[in-house]
Amino acid sequence: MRADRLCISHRGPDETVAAVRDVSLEIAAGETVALVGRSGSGKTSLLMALGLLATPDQGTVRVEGRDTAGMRDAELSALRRHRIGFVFQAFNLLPQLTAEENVAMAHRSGLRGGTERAVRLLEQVGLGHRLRHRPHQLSAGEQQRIAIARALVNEPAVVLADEPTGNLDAETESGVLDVLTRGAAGGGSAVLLVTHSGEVASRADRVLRIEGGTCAQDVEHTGFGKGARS
Ligand SMILES: Nc1ncnc2c1ncn2[C@@H]1O[C@H](COP(=O)(O)OP(=O)(O)OP(=O)(O)O)[C@@H](O)[C@H]1O
Repeated sequence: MRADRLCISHRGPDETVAAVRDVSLEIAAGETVALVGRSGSGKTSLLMALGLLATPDQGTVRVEGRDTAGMRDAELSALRRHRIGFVFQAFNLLPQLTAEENVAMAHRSGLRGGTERAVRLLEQVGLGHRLRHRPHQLSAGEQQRIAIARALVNEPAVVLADEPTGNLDAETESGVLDVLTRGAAGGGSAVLLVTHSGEVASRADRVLRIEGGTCAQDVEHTGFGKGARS
């Protein structure tokens, strides 16, 4: 995925806030990048534009080399559904569906076609024993892991994750990050994950720091994910 010179502003009650200022970034297939920054620095605004959920004021977003600027709504929504995986803080699971159905449903071939892959992913995130549970019968961390499995179900070009392990204990977090980074590396997804955790950031191939809507790349490359890629 690639973004060039993105500018995003929000009209507030008194003034227009420039939330993202001239941000360009590129995330290679199979690469995991951590996006870090203080509250209000522009992370969500950037994620929304990269996920084609908000139109930037300026700049372009390319997914698998395709410029999304001129696309019609139907094309954008198909791209979002099949080529981009989202893990939001509100997990947006369908309450009447089981864990397995929530993941399988998101598969490009639908509920039936997606079941096998859904089960495999749920097993990978440690939920093989909770396939038939509905969201309200699961803990917050378990729901979060369903959302991660769902995000990976189509081997998307891009995974955008907002604090994807925020509800997990250290050991489960580590396992889930493995699934996310190795799954991405194996499936060729570019992963951008927003995190406040230094531990999580250290598992990424690279760290992007956003401050006042402007991005800078950390000089320090962690190298962790690179090993995981092979
Ligand atoms: N709908 C909106 N209307 C007006 N201003 C907004 C709106 N959404 C965000 N902003 C402003 O844009 C800036 C960036 O917000 P954004 O939500 O992208 O930050 P963030 O880094 O995700 O913050 P947090 O970590 O607290 O979620 C902030 O100054 C915020 O007040």
